[in-house]
Amino acid sequence: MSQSLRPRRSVLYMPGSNARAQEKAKTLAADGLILDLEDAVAPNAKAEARDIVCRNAAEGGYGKREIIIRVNGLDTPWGREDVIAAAKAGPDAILLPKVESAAQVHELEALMTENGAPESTKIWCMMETPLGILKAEEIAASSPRVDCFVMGTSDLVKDLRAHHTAMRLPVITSLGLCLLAGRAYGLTVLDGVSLDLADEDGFRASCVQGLELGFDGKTLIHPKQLAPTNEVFAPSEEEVEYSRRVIEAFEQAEKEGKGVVLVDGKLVENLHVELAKAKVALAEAIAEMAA
Ligand SMILES: CC(C)(COP(=O)(O)OP(=O)(O)OC[C@H]1O[C@@H](n2cnc3c(N)ncnc32)[C@H](O)[C@@H]1OP(=O)(O)O)[C@@H](O)C(=O)NCCC(=O)NCCSC(=O)C[C@H](O)C(=O)O
Ligand SMILES: [Mg+2]
Repeated sequence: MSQSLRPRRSVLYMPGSNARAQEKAKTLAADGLILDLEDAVAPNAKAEARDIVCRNAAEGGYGKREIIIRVNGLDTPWGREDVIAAAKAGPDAILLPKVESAAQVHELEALMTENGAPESTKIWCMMETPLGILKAEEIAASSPRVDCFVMGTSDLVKDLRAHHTAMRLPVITSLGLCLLAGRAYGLTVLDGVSLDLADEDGFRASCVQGLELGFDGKTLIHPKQLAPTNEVFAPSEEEVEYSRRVIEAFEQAEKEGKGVVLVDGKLVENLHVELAKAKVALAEAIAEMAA
């Protein structure tokens, strides 16, 4: 679980050129929204998309949902102008695609600062190229503004010359390396998108796999993916109830001078209490989000 107390179970991409989707997003049960200026926008629509996205981010109206602007890479014809406009709009985060070094993060950060991005605007990094994955630790450690890794499994599968398979064995090493680096530096780590909108069982299975691997949430491409994702990445009522009992039992044990206790026949130590507290905190943050 990330150190962030903001629920990031479901983070939905939408093309920056699609004003209708950005309006609809104000009513959707997404924890975060990625307003995309990169791959979902055709070159001839980039400038208009930038205007739409930055106007929407500045105006708000998205409630407690986090707003993230995905800019084009700084080595493209659009990247710098995207960052300058996004910095002024002040979203919760700017998402940089295809990050491969700390130097790229520093370049983005300098441009954000020069253009008045508030301290609260974080940097999110797309992890989606072989070099980027190999540099995951360097990127995670590059700046306190870096707050989240987002797996870009479509680009990664392409670059690895791998195949999209149900249980994602071809990308498992890459997912694991980013999780290791993200966890080591206290970042949120979000799983990549599932492209097959027709396969509901397969989608749910990939959410469960992502949760079991340790991801905080998943990036999505369509509103129909929100409900199963929110459900899988939220602690269940039973988990929350058990977690509360773990916390209580351990507090009681400590008062009695003991460092371990049995709850429902299972050994509970301090590390289990930490996990239990994180689950309860996440459940409370989710409830607060829905209020
Ligand atoms: C995939 C889509 C093009 C399908 O769109 P559409 O045909 O409009 O779908 P529906 O008719 O089923 O839509 C029903 C209503 O939902 C709204 N809608 C659809 N998608 C979204 C969305 N993403 N966000 C918000 N709202 C959405 C429609 O407007 C309909 O509303 P209404 O008019 O009221 O009925 C489309 O879903 C889409 O464009 N998805 C996002 C694609 C995208 O952003 N791709 C880029 C990011 S993925 C990526 O790049 C990952 C990474 O970099 C990597 O390498 O892995
Ligand atoms: Mg990509």
